[in-house]
Amino acid sequence: RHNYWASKGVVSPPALPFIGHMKYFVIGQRWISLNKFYRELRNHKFYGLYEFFNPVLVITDPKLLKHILVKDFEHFVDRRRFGDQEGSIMTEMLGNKSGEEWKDLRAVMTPTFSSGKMRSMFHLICEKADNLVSFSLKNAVNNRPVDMKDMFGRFTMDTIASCAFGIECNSLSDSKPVFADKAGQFFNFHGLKALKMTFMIVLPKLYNFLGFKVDDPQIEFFANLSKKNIELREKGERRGDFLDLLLEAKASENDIRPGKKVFGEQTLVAQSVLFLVAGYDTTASALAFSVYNIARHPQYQHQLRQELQELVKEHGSINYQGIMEAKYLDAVLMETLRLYPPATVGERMCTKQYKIPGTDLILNPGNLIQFPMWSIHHDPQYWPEPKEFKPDRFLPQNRGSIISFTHMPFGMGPRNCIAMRFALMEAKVALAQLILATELKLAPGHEKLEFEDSPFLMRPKGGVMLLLTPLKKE
Ligand code: HEM
Repeated sequence: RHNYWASKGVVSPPALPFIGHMKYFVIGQRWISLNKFYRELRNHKFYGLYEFFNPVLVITDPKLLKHILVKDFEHFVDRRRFGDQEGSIMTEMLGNKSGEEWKDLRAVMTPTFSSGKMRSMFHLICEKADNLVSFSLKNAVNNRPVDMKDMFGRFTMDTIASCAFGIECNSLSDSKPVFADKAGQFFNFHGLKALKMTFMIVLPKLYNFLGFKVDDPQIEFFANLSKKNIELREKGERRGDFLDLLLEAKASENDIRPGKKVFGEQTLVAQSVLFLVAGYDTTASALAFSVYNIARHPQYQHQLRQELQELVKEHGSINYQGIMEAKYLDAVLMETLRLYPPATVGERMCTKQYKIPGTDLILNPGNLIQFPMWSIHHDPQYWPEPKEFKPDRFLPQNRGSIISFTHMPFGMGPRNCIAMRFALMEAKVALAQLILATELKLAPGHEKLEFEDSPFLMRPKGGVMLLLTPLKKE
């Protein structure tokens, strides 16, 4: 039954009996295993793989990706659906919705992430970034190495708790708040849990048939917390955060999608939980990778600090406009996300029959498409010296030579990361405050960056250990 691709004339690497190419899903770092195929089949615009007997088409050609992700998006609206269990929080999350339901919810939620709305949340993030700097420096006394992945995890946790749940989590302290503890348990994707999640994603029907629950106990904890805070907001409390904005979205659903009931009983709660699930670890890893790069390259660290000091001189402090104007800060983050995209593989599902342009290959509804972002980001034909950290590639004067659809850390097209603006603002504020306050150096013995084995997210293994030296305020 591994003849599907051969019968369509699509090249496919040898598959193992029964499991197909699943070995690469379960063992090691999936992006490295997938890169082996990418390199071997570099003359092909796409190739076929199998998850057990389920065919997956891997698209590597940027021009073709532009068709699939943008021009012909109507044929590829969905991702694979998992966690689809009646009454579950997971089912109600935007990332898991399909077809018209997804379109309606995305349309109603999109204004929540406008630049105006981001500006209104800026002060909440600045507060958390100040705590990040103080707590990191407190941990760095006596030249003690500090695990910056841990620090950024606490920062993104506090930010999301504040912005999406309306609570003060205070994980940037020596205590271990319940919220942080539950999130820690939820994000522990190792051993049996990783296997269970892979099972849920790859064989969702069997998973449900065997009676496994899709909502972890931690998800239920977050959902209950969110429900309580929504009740308070409905009584009139306001903080200018996502909860307020989602309530506004709910109130205006009829203006944006006339005659449609987009928000059900659990929709709002589910999006708060989704923001935690999608935004906590991705942003913390992106930040940890960024400081690793900056610490490793003192010349770039110096250049970045100079840019930020000039912005402070001009604007009086780190404000929204300054952060948005900081070109070098943006370049550092973009180059980090090229080298280490937290989400390494993207996915779409064919929803309407589609003929791949320039070929006779017909895709049918239900066929899965994947785009190997990590491999494309490391391809020397698009990125000379792909392993090198060179932020200048992303400076305005050099951006023109970047080929479209070869840099996609937030995905692409109408189904890209809805929170990209928020994530970038959050990461930029944290980096800016840190660079202005401390000199960063790699801790001796921690010069090499390693990665956790993972089928899902790219995360630094053993953290990112740095030495922090406080800088005198000018
Ligand atoms: C550096 C941080 C982040 C990275 C690298 C990242 C990356 C991604 C990627 C690659 C996707 C899939 C896009 C596609 O299929 O084309 C995605 C989707 C999504 N992300 Fe993010 N993300 C980040 C932070 C966040 C944050 C902070 C939130 C929430 C506050 C968030 C919420 C979402 C949601 C809701 C979706 C699903 C969108 C949909 O299906 O319509 N992400 N993200």
